[in-house]
Amino acid sequence: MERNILKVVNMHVSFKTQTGRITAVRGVSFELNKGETLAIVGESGSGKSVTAKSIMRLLPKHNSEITKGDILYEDRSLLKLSIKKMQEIRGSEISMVFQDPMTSLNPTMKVGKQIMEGLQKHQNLSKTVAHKRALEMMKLVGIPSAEARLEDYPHQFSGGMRQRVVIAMALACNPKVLIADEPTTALDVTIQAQILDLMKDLQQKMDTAIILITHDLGVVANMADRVAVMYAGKIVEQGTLDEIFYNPQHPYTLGLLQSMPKLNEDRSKPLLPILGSPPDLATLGEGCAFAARCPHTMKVCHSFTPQDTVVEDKHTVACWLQDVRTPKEYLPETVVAVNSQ
Ligand SMILES: Nc1ncnc2c1ncn2[C@@H]1O[C@H](COP(=O)(O)OP(=O)(O)OP(=O)(O)O)[C@@H](O)[C@H]1O
Repeated sequence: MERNILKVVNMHVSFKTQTGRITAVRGVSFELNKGETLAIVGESGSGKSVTAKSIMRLLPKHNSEITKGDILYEDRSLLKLSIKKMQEIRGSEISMVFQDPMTSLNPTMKVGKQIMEGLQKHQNLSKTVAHKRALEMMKLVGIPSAEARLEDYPHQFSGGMRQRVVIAMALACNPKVLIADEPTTALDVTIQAQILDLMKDLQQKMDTAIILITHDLGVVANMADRVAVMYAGKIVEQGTLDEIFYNPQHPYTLGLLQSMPKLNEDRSKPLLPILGSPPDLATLGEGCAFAARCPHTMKVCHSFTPQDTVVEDKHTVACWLQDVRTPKEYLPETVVAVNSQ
């Protein structure tokens, strides 16, 4: 039985910039179930990190605002919590790991002390018990000579080991939700695989739900149960891993998949990049934001924003091609092929 732990409902996030107001997240909705991994994918600038930071309430105060929608954690609105209450939730119930481990680490403090700090603050543990738990976590994330390394500073660790320390810190209080924003992008491929394996292993041991933000579909294939595809501040398609990989319906999702190298495919076949670039969020009006780059654009796409259509169960897509009035000959071959199977 799926148990929903986090729910983002029709969230809109705006920034005041020098050139005017931009809406970076434009009506995002998704649910996260206990213990599952939801991957949020999309090109740079599509609003993945803003979505994550909104959940953590870590957006810059001076120029950003969640203008609409809600974020429900265990049915409580996070947006209504006081700063103090939110600080209690951050790190203990919902944790975040960033691409650059140094975002989370204090360079002037020994890592052991940093892990212990969270435990003492959130779980009121004594110094001795917190030390024991910090050591346990260092061992759990696979840091050799863990006891001695508790006494080291962040710069004494390699990039991969530093990210392990951050994961130890993020999971020390056994949070129910872990948001990992490009956690392995800065690491080389073998270390990347080790960190992802570690996250999967810890997720099983601790029953953590993970929101994994990435632009790497290979990482998604290895990690995700469900996938949300973001484009220009909106989720344009979401579904299970299989639905997104084997029955993609949005031309943007198709484009992402076609631009990804596949292991079992003829290497001489060229990859197909998505031509053009994402729209300027400052001037985005009505219509589908992908219309200018889409190979299947129809007249309606430029003037009216497509609403979510249910493909099956929880697989949804926001695209005019799904509309019953769209002639079948307009559908991309891949969509037709998959749907007529
Ligand atoms: N602090 C900020 N001030 C102004 N605009 C911002 C700020 N942070 C984000 N934005 C805007 O929000 C958009 C979405 O940014 P976001 O970081 O969420 O993208 P992303 O999908 O995570 O991309 P990346 O993969 O490059 O991290 C950006 O294009 C930018 O216009």
